[in-house]
Amino acid sequence: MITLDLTLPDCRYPIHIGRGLLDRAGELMAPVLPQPRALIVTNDVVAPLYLARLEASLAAAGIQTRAVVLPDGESHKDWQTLNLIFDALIDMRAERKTTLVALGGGVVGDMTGFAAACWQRGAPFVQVPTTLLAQVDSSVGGKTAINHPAGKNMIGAFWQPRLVLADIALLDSLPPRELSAGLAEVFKYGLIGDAGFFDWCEAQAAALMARDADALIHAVRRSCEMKADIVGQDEKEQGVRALLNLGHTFGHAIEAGLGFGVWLHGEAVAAGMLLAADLAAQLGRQSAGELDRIEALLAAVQLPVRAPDLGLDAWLSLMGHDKKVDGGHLRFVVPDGIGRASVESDVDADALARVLGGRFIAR
Ligand SMILES: NC(=O)c1ccc[n+]([C@@H]2O[C@H](COP(=O)([O-])OP(=O)(O)OC[C@H]3O[C@@H](n4cnc5c(N)ncnc54)[C@H](O)[C@@H]3O)[C@@H](O)[C@H]2O)c1
Ligand SMILES: O=C(O)C(=O)C[C@@H](O)[C@H](O)[C@H](O)COP(=O)(O)O
Ligand SMILES: [Zn+2]
Repeated sequence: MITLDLTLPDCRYPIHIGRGLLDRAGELMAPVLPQPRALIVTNDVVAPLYLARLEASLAAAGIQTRAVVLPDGESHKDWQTLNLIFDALIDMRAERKTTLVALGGGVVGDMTGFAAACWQRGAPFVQVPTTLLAQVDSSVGGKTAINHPAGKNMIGAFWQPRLVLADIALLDSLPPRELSAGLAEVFKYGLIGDAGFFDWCEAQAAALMARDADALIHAVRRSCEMKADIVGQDEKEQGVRALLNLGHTFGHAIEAGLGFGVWLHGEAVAAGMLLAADLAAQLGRQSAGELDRIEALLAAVQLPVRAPDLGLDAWLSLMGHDKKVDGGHLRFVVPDGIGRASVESDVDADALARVLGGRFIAR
C-alpha cells in the first residue's frame, strides 16, 4: 500500500492506494472515525459488487453501518437524490459525529461529500472511490456538489474527507468506456504540470487500457500526488487550483448542453482539453506537433477527439455558467505547450469563435 498525505492549514488526511484495500477498510478507517457509526452511500450498480465486503470489513472493526443505495448516473446528481441521503441520516438518527462513507464513482463521492458538508452543518466523511476517475481526481481535494439543469456542480461546498481509500482491484469490473473517461483526467495532470508524466502516459497507453496493475498504480499515485500538491497550495481555488479545470469550461458546456449523462464527464473533458489546446494554438502557445500529440493520445484510449457542434451562441451561453467567470468575463485554462498551463482572462472573441467552429468540432 502507498500512502500520500494531503496537507492543508487546518487538516491533513491520508490517501491510501493499493490492491485489496476494500477488505481492510475497517482497520484503515477506524482511527479517523470520531464514533463507530457510519452511513455508507452507494448506488445500484456498485452496491451488488462491493457493498457487502465494505460492510463486513467495517463490522469486523466494530463500526456499525447503515447503507443508502442511490439511483446510478450523472442525471441523478441532483437535489432529489441528495435528499435520499438526508432521509437515511434522519432515519438512522445520525449525529454530527456519524461518518458518511462514499462507495462509488465521482457522482456518489461528490453527493456524499456535499451531504456531509450540510449534515448538522458538517459531518465527517470518507471516500472509497470505485472508478479510475474518482481514484485519480474526484475523491481528493474536497470539491463537493450537485448539478443544476443549467450547469455542472453549481451548488456545492469545499469539504474535505477524513481519508481516501483507493483500491485498484475495484477497477477490474469497470466498463471500458469508464476506464477511458478516467484516463482523460490522468492526462490532464501531465498537460498542466508534468511533461515527463505525459510522455509516460503516451508510452503506457496500451498498458493502462489493458489494466496493467503497475501502470494503474503509477497513474493513480502520480495523479493524486499532483492533485494533493495543488490543493495543498490553494484549497478554495483562488489561484493555482484553477489549472485542474483544464478542458472543463468547454467540457461542462458539453455535459449540460447535451443533457447530463449523454457524454461522460471524462469524455467531455477530453474533447474540452483539445479545444483548450486549439485555443492555445490560436494564441501562439501551442505548436501543431503538440496539438497532434494530445489528439493522438486521447484517440489511443478511445476518447472523443471531436466536440459536438453546439453552435456558437449555445457554447457562449453554457460557458457563462462556468465558476471561473469573473465580472461576466470567461476565463480559460490554456496549456503552454505540454507540461505547463495558465489561466487566460482576456481571450480574443475571434480566436474563441475560430476554435468553436474549428477542426475539433464534429461536422
Ligand atoms: N470533486 C471533484 O474534484 C471532481 C473531479 C472530477 C470529476 N468530478 C465529478 O465526478 C463525476 C464523474 O465521476 P465518474 O466518472 O466516476 O462517474 P460515475 O460516478 O457516474 O461512475 C461511472 C459509472 O461507473 C459505475 N461504477 C462505479 N464503480 C464501478 C466499478 N468498480 N465497477 C463497475 N461499475 C462501476 C457507476 O455506477 C457509473 O455507472 C462527475 O459528476 C464529475 O463532475 C468531481
Ligand atoms: O479539483 C478541482 O479543482 C477540479 O477542477 C477537478 C475537476 O476535474 C473536477 O471536474 C471539478 O469538479 C470541476 O470543478 P468545477 O469547480 O469546475 O465544478
Ligand atoms: Zn473533472
